[in-house]
Amino acid sequence: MTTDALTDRPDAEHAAALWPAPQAPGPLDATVEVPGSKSLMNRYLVLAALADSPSRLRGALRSRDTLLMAAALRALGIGVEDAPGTTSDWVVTPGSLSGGSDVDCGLAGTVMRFLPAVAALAEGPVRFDGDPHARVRPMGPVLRALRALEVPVDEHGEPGHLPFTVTGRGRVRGGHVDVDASGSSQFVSGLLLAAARFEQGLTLRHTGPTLPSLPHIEMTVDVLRAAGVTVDDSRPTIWRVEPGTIAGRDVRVEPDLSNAAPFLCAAMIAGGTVRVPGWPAQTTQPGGLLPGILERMGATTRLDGDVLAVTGTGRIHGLDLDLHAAGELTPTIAALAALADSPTRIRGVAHLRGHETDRLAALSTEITRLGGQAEQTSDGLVITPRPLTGGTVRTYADHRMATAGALLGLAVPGVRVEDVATTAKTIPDFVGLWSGMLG
Ligand SMILES: O=C(O)C1=C[C@@H](OP(=O)(O)O)[C@@H](O)[C@H](O)C1
Ligand SMILES: C=C(OP(=O)(O)O)C(=O)O
Repeated sequence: MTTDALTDRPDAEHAAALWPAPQAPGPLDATVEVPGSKSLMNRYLVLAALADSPSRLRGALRSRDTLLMAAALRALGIGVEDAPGTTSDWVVTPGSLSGGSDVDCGLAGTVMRFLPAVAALAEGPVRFDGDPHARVRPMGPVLRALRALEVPVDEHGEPGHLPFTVTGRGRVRGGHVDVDASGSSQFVSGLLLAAARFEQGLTLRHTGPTLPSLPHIEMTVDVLRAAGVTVDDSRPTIWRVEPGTIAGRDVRVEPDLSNAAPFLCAAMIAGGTVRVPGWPAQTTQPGGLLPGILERMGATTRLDGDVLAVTGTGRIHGLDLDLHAAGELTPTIAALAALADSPTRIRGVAHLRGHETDRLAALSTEITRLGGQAEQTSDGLVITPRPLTGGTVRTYADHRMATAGALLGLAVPGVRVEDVATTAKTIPDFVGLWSGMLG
């Protein structure tokens, strides 16, 4: 498999480029094939690397985050290749994990939070680093947990952040560990994913005041169980993973429902209908909450077989919404809220300050720049709709700021989105899919 330009660090030229976001030509009537879920993909890749036999991932997502995960696993000695004759399926061949390598995390939370525990199982040092924006994302709870499990960790910069080195000894004893995951659910997921390979497994207790993105932890538990691992999640905020083998699997990756969100929301702004095929009947993706949220904001939604259709009128209603379970939907919902007919309050997402950028600050600044009103609260945003005017939407290396800018541009003439290429983090060819939808 070739690692292509998608894994490159963003350069200044990228960052400065401005994309004129197209206005909606009228009501939409489109079907959009949304690529695979980055959250499922990167979990499947990690489990396949730790499994006892090869795995096949069907409908693999080829985006910056998944290519970085593949490259990192290869550096650790794992085979990750296109299946013969296709680029849509990947084959992962597990092997013994070797150290002496560097992991480029890019800006991927799933790479920087999931792989340190895998590196702990390798023989030798593994150095982790990433983009400039990645160096400010919180890592402390993962590093403290590894140290508590007697895995040596050396920090090379600001404590609790990239860059750092994990020195694996080929084995981790495991046992019990306390983790404050109020900053990110990924602190829990990263440890649970590797825990079946620890000699004593792992009992992990979350100690913080809040726990974001519970569906993503349920997704971790779900994929572990599907690979034959015994997990007890019967006590809230305590997880027990029994030691044992992880089975190789043949799986199809669900479409990324959080990346479906901007397309579905486009129908609410432009009017008309947007359909997304492959919508799972049941899912642990937080995007599964979308139909309910969009209905509350004025959409009509219908699931016909596996096709989700969202129909809008151009009229959007504000609402009071706790998004702690689905924080990654915030930029999309905030863009809708800025175009609504009444105010919106988004709560429960203080942890978004540690995402690709401080998303609460970024959304407030950029909506305000276009003439809107969006105030930060301690754990969210209050957005009061006002007539917007065109201008540049800055994206701060954040793919979801770019897709939020595209949504605003549907309704507001003259919106230019900075660095739309940042969408490649989780979705290849966003611009192509967006113009295809607009017809
Ligand atoms: O485990 C995962 O795949 C993710 C968990 C969530 O992280 P946080 O809990 O840090 O919000 C989510 O926002 C992120 O996009 C993906
Ligand atoms: C928070 C996100 O990503 P990451 O996996 O890098 O945390 C996101 O995709 O919205």
